[in-house]
Amino acid sequence: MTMHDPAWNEEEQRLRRVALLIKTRVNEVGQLAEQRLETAIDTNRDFWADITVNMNNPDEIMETYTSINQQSMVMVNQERDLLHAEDTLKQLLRLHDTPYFGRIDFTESGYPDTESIYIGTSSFFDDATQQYWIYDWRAPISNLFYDYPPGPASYKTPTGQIDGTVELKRQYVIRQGEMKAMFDTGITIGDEILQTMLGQSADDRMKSIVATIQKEQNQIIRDDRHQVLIVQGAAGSGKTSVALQRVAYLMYKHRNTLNADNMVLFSPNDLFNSYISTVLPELGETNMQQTTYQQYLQFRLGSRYNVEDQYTQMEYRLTAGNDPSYFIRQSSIRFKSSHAFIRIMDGYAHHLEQANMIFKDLRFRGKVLISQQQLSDFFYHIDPSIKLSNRVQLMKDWLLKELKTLAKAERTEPWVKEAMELLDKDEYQKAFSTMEERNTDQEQLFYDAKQEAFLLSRYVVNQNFQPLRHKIKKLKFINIHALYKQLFQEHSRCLLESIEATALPEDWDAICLQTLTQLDNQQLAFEDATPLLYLNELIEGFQSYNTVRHVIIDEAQDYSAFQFTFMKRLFPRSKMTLLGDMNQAIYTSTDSSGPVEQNNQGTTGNQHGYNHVIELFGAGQTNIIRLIRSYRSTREIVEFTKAMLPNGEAIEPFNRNGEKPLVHRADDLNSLTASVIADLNALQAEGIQSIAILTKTAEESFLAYERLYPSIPVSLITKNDHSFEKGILIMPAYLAKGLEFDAVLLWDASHNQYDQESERKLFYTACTRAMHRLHIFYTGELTRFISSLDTHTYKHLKSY
Ligand SMILES: Nc1ncnc2c1ncn2[C@@H]1O[C@H](COP(=O)(O)OP(=O)(O)OP(=O)(O)O)[C@@H](O)[C@H]1O
Repeated sequence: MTMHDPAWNEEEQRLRRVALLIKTRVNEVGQLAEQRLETAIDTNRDFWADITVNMNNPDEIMETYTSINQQSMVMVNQERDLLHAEDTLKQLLRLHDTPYFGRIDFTESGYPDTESIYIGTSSFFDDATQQYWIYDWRAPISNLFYDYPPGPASYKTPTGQIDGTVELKRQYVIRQGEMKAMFDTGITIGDEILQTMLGQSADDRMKSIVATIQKEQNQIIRDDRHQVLIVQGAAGSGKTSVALQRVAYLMYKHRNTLNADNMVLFSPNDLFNSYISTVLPELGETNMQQTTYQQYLQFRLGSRYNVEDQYTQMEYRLTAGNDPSYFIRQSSIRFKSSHAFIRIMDGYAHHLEQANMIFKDLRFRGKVLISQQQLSDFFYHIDPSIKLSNRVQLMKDWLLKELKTLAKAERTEPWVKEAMELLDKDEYQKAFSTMEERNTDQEQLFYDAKQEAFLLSRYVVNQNFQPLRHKIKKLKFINIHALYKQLFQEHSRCLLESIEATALPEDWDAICLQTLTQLDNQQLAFEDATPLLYLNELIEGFQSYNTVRHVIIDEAQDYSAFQFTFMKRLFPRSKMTLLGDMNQAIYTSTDSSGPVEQNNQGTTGNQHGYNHVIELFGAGQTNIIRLIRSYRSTREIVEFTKAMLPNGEAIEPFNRNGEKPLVHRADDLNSLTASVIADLNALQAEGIQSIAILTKTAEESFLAYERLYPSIPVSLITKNDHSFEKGILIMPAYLAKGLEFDAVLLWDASHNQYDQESERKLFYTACTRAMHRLHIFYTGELTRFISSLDTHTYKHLKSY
């Protein structure tokens, strides 16, 4: 629609009116915020002046206490009011800039009038006109905008369904309060605006998609019925974007019961966390809690073990070559990630209820106070019907009591006397005050030397027993390390083989040997971390986060059956949204082409790769939605990348054209380096700012960096980086998961680098990071993942 259209004029007038109303409100709320700030400062300053402190008798103390309490409450309320005013102000300022992005005209069945609904990032109601000038995009009626073309339509409200007709659907581009463009749209939300948005340059932060959410994406954002929502979506289909919009939607819909603290997002790494960190604040919402699975493992196991991360595991896999232990490790990873291994763990824990628990001697000053055998005897004398974790608690109580008796006996030991004599002035003072706290009868204290010696010996022993008490309270008398090791020892084989519906892999003996060697070196391989923690929880009781009501797992294809089982127990009261793409499952444990899940369980037809999740939560509780439209890359890049997938995936490119991917052969690494530099210069000269050079491994990234940085500014990104800026970045492909760049250059796509079937998904993931340009360099022979493609899907770049 052009400026000459009469509708343009009307819309501009309305926009000006809304802007004025918002401006007026901005002034009002601004003043209110200022007043509240002043009041809060005054209250803070006069805090003690408003309180009469009197401590003469219990009544006065109580009065003083109540007065302090009341004054503190006043301060808390004032601060809350101030924050509210400040938030409203920020929201209004955002609205002033872009008040709305969409409109629908809706006639409700049975009513003559048509109402124009303008949709923006938040609602705006004007008291004077008693009118909603803007509706929040998450309001029930706004659903019409995302779900229906002009014609019959309906939406659900808490009181029931409303039917009617959408007479008009319009989109706006408004920037800094100015109308830039306007389109009347049909079936989908206007291609024009989406084209413009997708044609823009990549940023170092993800953008909100609220104005152009597509119907199939809206379905995911608003699905609130299922316990588990699984989204299997093609690369670039908007899974992450949708996940964040969904968080904003759920926080709006359940604003009385759900807030940012009740929602947790698990993302692949810190780099990704920082990439998405601005989306929710842009929408006026607080960020949910963000973490990575690795961070959780580190939190639980980091003090005891050197816990391997998934990237180190990945690097090993990518660089192992023909290392014979590599195949054992592969098999080990697959098995330890599977359902079968969960059954093994459950069966093993059940067995421990009858026999083979391993404890640690409780030692003090080199002597055994309570031996493993005593611990074991006590444990197996507890009523066998009591479950493992409860028995452990009973044991703890018993041990704490025993320790008291042992401490008494210890007081007469010669070392205690020596320690008493060595107490320095400070310690003596401390001992005295500790005793004073316990002994209210002051006169009895230090009644005579004998009494003093008694009290001091008690103090000394108690102090020295403190670490033991702590150990018992933390259940450190159980030897989890040895218990996990025991699983892999020869004598356990029979037991494991007897566990129902479980077959050990053929190379189980080799897996055992490898695992035991690693554990003996205090190395905890990534694949062992979750099972060890699971065993720990089966024995000690599961630690769970009951206040978390919604867990969102991005890149869910990278989680194994074992990890999902663990997550379910970690968040027992939580709904889950899982977003993933099986074609990007680059870790062995989750590779759906892998045999373990299928062979061991006889599972077939697991085309979406989430059968284990459905089994875990139940089919009735689970909904799977597929997204097949890819928005990130140009049509040419999507056609090229989807042809790499073995099963001929149904992936549809969004209608945006660009250059075909370019493939360039260099004679050797020197000439490859020169070509990459020339290409980078050419891309930058075109104004392309966000460029990633993706390699297979971290070492290769480092080598590429060393070659490039003397000639052109480049930044090396490693797994330890937490954020990145726009520019030329070099990183291994697995770190670029979830990210996107204007241009992607693949450093070396030769047959030597990418040939194994297991590397196909990694290669696909790397190529699908490109929005506008994909340039592939190689030496020697080209990887078969490209050479097997139809040559029309890419172009050869002859020379630079
Ligand atoms: N409805 C939409 N409107 C505008 N842009 C969109 C829309 N949906 C997706 N996009 C854009 O497409 C790109 C890819 O989105 P996103 O990263 O969420 O996809 P993804 O499915 O998580 O990708 P991947 O699995 O490959 O990491 C982003 O730039 C996003 O802004």
